[in-house]
Amino acid sequence: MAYFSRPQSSNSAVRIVNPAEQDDIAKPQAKRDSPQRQCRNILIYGSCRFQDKGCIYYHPPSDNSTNVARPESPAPASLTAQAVNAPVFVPKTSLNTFTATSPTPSHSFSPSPSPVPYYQSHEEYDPYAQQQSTNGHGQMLDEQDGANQYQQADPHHLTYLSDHMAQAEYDDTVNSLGSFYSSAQPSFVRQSLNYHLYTHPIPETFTPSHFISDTIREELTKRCEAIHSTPLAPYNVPDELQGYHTLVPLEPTPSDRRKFFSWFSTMYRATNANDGVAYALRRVENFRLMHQAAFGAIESWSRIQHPNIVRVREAFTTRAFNDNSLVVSYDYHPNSQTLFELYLRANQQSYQQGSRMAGSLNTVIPEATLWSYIIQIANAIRATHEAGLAVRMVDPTKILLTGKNRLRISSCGIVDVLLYDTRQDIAIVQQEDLVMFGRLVFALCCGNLAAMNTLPKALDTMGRIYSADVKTLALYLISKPGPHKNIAQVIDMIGKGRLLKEMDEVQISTDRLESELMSELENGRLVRLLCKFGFINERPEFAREPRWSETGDRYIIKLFRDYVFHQVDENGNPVVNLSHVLACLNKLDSGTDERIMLVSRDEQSCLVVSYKEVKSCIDAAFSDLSRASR
Ligand SMILES: Nc1ncnc2c1ncn2[C@@H]1O[C@H](COP(=O)(O)OP(=O)(O)OP(=O)(O)O)[C@@H](O)[C@H]1O
Repeated sequence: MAYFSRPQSSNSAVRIVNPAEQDDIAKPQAKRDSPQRQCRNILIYGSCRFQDKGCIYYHPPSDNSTNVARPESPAPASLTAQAVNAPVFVPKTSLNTFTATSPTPSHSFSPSPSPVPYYQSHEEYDPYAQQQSTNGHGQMLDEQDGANQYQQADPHHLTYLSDHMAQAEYDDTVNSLGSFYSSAQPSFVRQSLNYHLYTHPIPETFTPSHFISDTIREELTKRCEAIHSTPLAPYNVPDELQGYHTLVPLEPTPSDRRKFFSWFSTMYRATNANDGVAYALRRVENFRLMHQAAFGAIESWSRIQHPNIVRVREAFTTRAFNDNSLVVSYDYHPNSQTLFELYLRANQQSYQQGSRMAGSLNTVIPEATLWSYIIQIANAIRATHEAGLAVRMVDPTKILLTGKNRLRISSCGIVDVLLYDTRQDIAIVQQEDLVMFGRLVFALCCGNLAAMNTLPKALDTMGRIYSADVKTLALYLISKPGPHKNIAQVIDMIGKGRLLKEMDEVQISTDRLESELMSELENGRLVRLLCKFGFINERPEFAREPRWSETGDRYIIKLFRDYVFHQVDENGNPVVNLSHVLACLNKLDSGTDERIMLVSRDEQSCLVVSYKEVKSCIDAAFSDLSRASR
């Protein structure tokens, strides 16, 4: 109950007064707990369940006209300035719909143009809350009447209604037995749900936070940084390149550069001016394109969309680097690493330096991970071969790890352009793909790029670490080409069991990401709402305008802000409760009919308003500001 509590010493203010007139009305402090003071429950709810149970406040004689205010007209959609300034609060809707003392639900219903709000969870002010728990009896509308009402009023409420019906099965205050057997338990309070309202915030006692998990957040943040970061060191690149700008090299230029076939090549990250998205550009230096038709392969590649292939976008030649360069544009996968960088580079370096540690430095890839890699690469090759193309670079330096255990073959299509003049039969180059795939499996198993050069040793190492199936597959891949050797055969050898296991893993990971996404679902809406609050609240330039001042309807917004963010507990300590804030903002965004009591800062006056009313105040205030800003 921390949400609704104010310091006990000052809980007596029940009348709604114009704060400007407060001085005239305010009673001396000493009189606050006087029995002559009218009970707040009578004023707010029309009755007090504690009247005969020792409530010390004054209860006017029981009279139907005072206890139950019948509506002349439905509740207004928004509060006017007069409503704020009203001297005494008189509920405008029938209190029968939510009064705790009503023993039988009302069966009569006359259609009204706007739905009568249904307050299943409105808690009565209880001066004895410490001793007795609230039992929300008799607050419910007749189920059938309620259904008619919502159907006529707004189809949108059907969702709400089904929710409400579902609750009725469990809530003994709703069914007929409930009126016979009064429960000593506090009633189960469930807020009305509609699709705008989304989920209830998780109570504080539960460990998961309201937001995405730290590991995923960090990973995504790093990727975001990788997209936008620029190295401090100056580098020599053109400002603009065929619609791409902000070029950043993806790797330092080492002194011993390896050649990409007969050419040097460099990878850049660049931003496309048309869509603002970052792409990876591979530039092949000093390459002169002899036949425009060579770009035909790039067109075919750009049509392949596969989860294990880095998407090819376009290719062009340029003189912007002061040479004849070929540039191919690919999707950019921030923070990705090649298999070579991950598993082979350290070993390679130690071999080159003749270190005695050579061969023991590599990270051993667990067999399950190795099979996952094999399946992903096989799948990429299958898609390529089915499209009538060949990968032509199944190489650890060109296979990227773009996420956890997630492989993508990069640099596709470029070899087709570079070697256009020496065109080969597609069946032959597809067979070469399989041999390169076999070499890759040996390299990954032995942690050595040149493992195949000493085959018996490689087979021995492989046999010690991995199952016989890995060896059989690797040997098949490097075997002589033949009419029956193809990628479909490779997939058969991998086996149904492993493929299904991979599928399980993928689906588990999708489930995990979806649940992470759920926790972020509402943030966008709530940030927009908080921005509106930021625009509206504390605007000194409007201090003198009546609508914005403490007597205007915009006053409600201020009080609501206090209600959401500035709650204090019984001892006057601040309540910092994110669940409360999220629940309030969700209800505000969806404009529920649920009512809340807003208390002025000096605690001398209070207002009972629905979220719907607060929402319309905020919308009106924000539209005023928006109009003025034009
Ligand atoms: N599509 C891409 N998205 C993001 N990063 C990429 C992409 N393609 C390559 N990279 C990164 O660019 C860097 C350089 O790639 P590159 O293919 O040149 O590797 P390399 O090992 O230097 O090979 P080579 O010796 O042939 O140049 C690698 O770190 C790689 O992770």
